[in-house]
Amino acid sequence: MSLSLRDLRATGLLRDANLVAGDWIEADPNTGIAVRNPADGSLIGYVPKLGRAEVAKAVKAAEEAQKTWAARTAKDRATVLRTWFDLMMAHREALAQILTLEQGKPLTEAAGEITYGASFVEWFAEEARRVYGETIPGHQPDKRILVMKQPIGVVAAITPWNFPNAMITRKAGPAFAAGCGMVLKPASQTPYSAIALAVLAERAGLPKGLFSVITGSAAQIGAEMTENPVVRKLTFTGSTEIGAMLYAQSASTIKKLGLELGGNAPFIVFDDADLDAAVEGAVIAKFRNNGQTCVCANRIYVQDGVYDAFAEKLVKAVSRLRTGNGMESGVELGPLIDESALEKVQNHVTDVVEKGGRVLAGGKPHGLGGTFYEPTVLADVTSEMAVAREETFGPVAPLFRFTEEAEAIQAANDTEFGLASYFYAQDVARIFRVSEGLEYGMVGVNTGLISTAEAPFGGVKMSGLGREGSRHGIEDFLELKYVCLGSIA
Ligand SMILES: NC(=O)C1=CN([C@@H]2O[C@H](COP(=O)(O)OP(=O)(O)OC[C@H]3O[C@@H](n4cnc5c(N)ncnc54)[C@H](OP(=O)(O)O)[C@@H]3O)[C@@H](O)[C@H]2O)C=CC1
Ligand SMILES: O=C(O)CCCC(=O)O
Repeated sequence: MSLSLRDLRATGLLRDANLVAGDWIEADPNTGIAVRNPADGSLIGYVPKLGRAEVAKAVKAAEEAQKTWAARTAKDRATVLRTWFDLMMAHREALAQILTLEQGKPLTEAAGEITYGASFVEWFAEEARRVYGETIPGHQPDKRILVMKQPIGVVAAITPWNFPNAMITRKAGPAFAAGCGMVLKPASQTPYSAIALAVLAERAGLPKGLFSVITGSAAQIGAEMTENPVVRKLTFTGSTEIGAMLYAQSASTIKKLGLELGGNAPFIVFDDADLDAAVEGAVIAKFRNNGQTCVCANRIYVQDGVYDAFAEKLVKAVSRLRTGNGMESGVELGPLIDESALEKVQNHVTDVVEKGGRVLAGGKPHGLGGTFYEPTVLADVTSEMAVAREETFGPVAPLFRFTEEAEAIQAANDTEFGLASYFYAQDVARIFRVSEGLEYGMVGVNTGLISTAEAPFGGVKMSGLGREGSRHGIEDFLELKYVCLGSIA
């Protein structure tokens, strides 16, 4: 049953406030940031518009709180994180509703994101106790070498609107597990999910000041986060453009960077693929979150012999997808996040049509109006078209044709990005050849869904630095310290 805004506020999870250095700062509607539901433009509320001073205060508080947090046993930290996870799961429905209201994705998909987001907290609560050091044989008879792993310190995080919950927990989970403090700036379009996480973190017993959530001017907050020397790591998910800018801004303080940036994922269907499975995978990889995911298939390459059959099956599957307000049951695709996202999708489709491509399904704004767009399949798409180079971030599946395996690999790699890639094939030798040939951080073979807390998520080239999730995901929040013990004879 869906709750009204009033009911959601009564749970304490929907709060028009920021948690800064352990204190809540309420929004002033006259100066705050208005947050609207992308499905109908209605006002959800206002969040504070804070800036450098509050970030500096939060960093100082995190620095203090982090010292005692890091001194606690790993098991103790894990217990607090486990409680945070339990609370997220207990409030899954309300969290999902808040997420759908501000982001637009269908409620079932939002509930899936809450489970996915919580799984990072659960996973890293478990990993906290497995941060092992090393002993290394000494280089002289009386020497012993120890390697300790210690928390990096205060971490700043900047997160996007497309996964307002999971992109936070994928960073905060390992940070807190490692013994770090965190100051978070969520996307201005989806701050309420982040604020709800702060409410639950406080209830779970995360120490005062360890976690701050600050909304406001992105430029001001970003400037303090990158220039403040106490912040030792910046972790960002978002566009390559802003990621590159933050990378440059962080140079003066030599921070460690974690960057999850844009993608341009190829999805290749070879002629030995199980076509029904490939269609199912393509629908998931392309239309998850209405195409607004950095791992969404952006270019679908189909081998000549199966091109028409695949296109026909895909059109059938896509035509069955229901678009609408994510709060309504049965809806599978929500609105696009805003007008500029709609404009980008429209421009990509127009560009394909002007350059000789065909619309097999959709191809225009949805009759619902607003930022809704019809799920679209395009044929005869070529490398000269904008969709070949740029991330569409919308419900558009462009089909490219190829004949040889090597040609598909070459085309797939012909991009500055290198995040996710997918292909469908049965031949085992081909599966190895293509997996090895794709210049990507992640490869899905005969699956359109690769994201999980157990696996290292991340990209190469302009798609970013570092890995999130898996046992590797905690390493970037740790520093190695080498201790040389002398006179051990
Ligand atoms: N890799 C991914 O997961 C994502 C990729 N993208 C790609 O980027 C495109 C644009 O999306 P968009 O939302 O504009 O992505 P942005 O990179 O602009 O936003 C991501 C985060 O960065 C913040 N930010 C923006 N400018 C600055 C700044 N100067 N200093 C510090 N932080 C800043 C945003 O804050 P604020 O919200 O306040 O502006 C938000 O929290 C999409 O169409 C898509 O192609 C987008 C989102 C996620
Ligand atoms: O960066 C993104 O777009 C979110 C990735 C979602 C996922 O983990 O699959």
